[in-house]
Amino acid sequence: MTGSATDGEAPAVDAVSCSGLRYSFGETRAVDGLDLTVRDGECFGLLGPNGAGKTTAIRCMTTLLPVPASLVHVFGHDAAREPMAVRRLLGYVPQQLSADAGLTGRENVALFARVFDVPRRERARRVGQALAAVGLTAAADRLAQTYSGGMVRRLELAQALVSAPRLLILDEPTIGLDPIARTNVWEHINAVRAATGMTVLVTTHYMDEADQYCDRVALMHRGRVRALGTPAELRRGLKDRLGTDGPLPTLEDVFRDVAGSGLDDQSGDFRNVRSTRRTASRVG
Ligand SMILES: Nc1ncnc2c1ncn2[C@@H]1O[C@H](COP(=O)(O)OP(=O)(O)OP(=O)(O)O)[C@@H](O)[C@H]1O
Repeated sequence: MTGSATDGEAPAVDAVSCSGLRYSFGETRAVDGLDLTVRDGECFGLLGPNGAGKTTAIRCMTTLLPVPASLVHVFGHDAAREPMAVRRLLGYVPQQLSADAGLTGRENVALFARVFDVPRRERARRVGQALAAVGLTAAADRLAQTYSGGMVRRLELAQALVSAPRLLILDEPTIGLDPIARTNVWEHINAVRAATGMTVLVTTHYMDEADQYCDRVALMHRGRVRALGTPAELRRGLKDRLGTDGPLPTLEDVFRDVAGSGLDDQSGDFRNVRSTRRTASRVG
């Protein structure tokens, strides 16, 4: 864990800190020595090709996958030693569908409020606030099965927000959405950030979103970070390295430069493709 201390001030605690994180599924090393710090209050993008290890890394941070002690900290709490403290601090929107189509929007969010132990007397207010924060007040009492893909994604956002997390982790929050719905999801995320100072960690395959909305990004490839910085720094760095005149390269150019031959048949597998398509089709 790192933090910059100035005279008389307590050192800032990072939202997430991973050092030398490894995780394997049998023979497959999904995360291979990941060093990563997400600062308190920033919007941090974790990018990388299919199979790079992004979801696995996130699942380690959320305590959904077990990790050895001292490798992952969330606001200073060790994910292995203090999993409950870590869980209380974060909201997680996974790639997979987490809303129940047979419940109304309000009932879905209320369910999460109960699971996250929001005090009973505050629940109705907090559920209403979370729905309002994502623009679903008018649709709150309709069944989720009547929602569009963008509304489902915003409902899942409300579910994660109802516990007022200090850290919101979003795994491909806009996958399969049309451009207007994508912008809309981001506007709601940013409004909550502005109001609360919440930290956001997001994975996305949309480089334009990372460029526009993330303060810093890490490009992951084959289980570890290959490039890290603000989108502007990474783009400038590539331009300087290539020594070319002309416009600044895009973040997509940086991505291709880092992943390079990694965007090959080794990258991802049938399981990745299937899960990505499923996610895209259910929100589409
Ligand atoms: N439950 C699992 N069982 C076996 N292998 C897995 C499992 N989950 C992930 N893997 C493997 O671990 C590696 C990293 O996968 P992971 O899902 O973390 O990548 P990712 O960067 O999130 O990919 P995507 O962008 O497609 O979501 C891949 O080779 C994947 O096949």
